[in-house]
Amino acid sequence: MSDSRRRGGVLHFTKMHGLGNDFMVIDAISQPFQLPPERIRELSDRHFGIGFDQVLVVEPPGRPDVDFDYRIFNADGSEVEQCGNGARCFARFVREQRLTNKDRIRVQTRAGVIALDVQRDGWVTVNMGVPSFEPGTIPFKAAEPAVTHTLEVDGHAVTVSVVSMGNPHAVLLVDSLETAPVETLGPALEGHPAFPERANIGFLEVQDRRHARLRVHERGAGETLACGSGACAALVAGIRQGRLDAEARLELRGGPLSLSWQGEGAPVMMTGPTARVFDGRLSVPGAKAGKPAKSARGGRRRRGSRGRQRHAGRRRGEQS
Ligand SMILES: N[C@H](CCC[C@H](N)C(=O)O)C(=O)O
Repeated sequence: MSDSRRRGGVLHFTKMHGLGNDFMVIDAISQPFQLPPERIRELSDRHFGIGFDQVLVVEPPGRPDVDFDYRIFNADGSEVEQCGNGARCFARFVREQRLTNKDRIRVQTRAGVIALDVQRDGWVTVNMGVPSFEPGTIPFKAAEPAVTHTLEVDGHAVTVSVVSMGNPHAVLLVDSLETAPVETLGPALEGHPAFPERANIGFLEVQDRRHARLRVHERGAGETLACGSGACAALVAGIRQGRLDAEARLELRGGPLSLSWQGEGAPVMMTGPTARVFDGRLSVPGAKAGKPAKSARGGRRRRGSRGRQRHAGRRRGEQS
């Protein structure tokens, strides 16, 4: 390990993206990592900082049956449970950094374990785990699960499908992405009181049973060019509403993803590209070695915390 890495003071990172959903990727195995939430917010700025939708952190495995821990921070500094486009970039990064030579990489996120299958030319297939519709898991304030729920937003009734892919999603079916009220309804639903931990909001335009278009207003990042977990949630919502088949191609603003879901209890499979843009060095004055900073949501949960337990049982069937 180079001397500069020992001295601290410099944080090496790699800028990557999955269909334009872009990331600051950090190897926290080979170097100390500590970025407090307010520093993440500063660095996510596309004019005064590096510019990214999320920070992805590679950590040593916290349990014997996974290869790495995978931590995710939104641009607003909040730590979250899942990032599908990020999972593909994570797989490419750990291979290219020679942190593993496996073709199938298992990682532990806050939501549970997911499997990443490295394909050729930078493409990766991710087993995104089993979706949940249980209000308590999402979390979503409702008496019981349903295919759709109706929420009141500024005096209007809005019909949504609510899905957890480890992180919370609401999906609306719209006639046209061009006229969908993403800029207004996205933030209004993200912060709706029915979502105690906020939510990612997908706007789905079905073209036929195997093709759809999607825009996503992401929790903690705003509208992004693509959202992998959002695409999984949208496929599941479209299937449950009888509008999509088990396999579909979803076109996001940044490009297409291929997805499949065989129904209740099955995992969602997602395949898509990755891109590595540049490697960077960030001076970190007074950097201290040690574990990542406490997240904006009150610090790191201990392993096996309520959050993971909340998801762990649900996702037990996710591995192929
Ligand atoms: N904004 C999301 C995390 C990133 C998800 C997205 N970038 C993806 O590809 O799944 C959340 O707060 O749950």
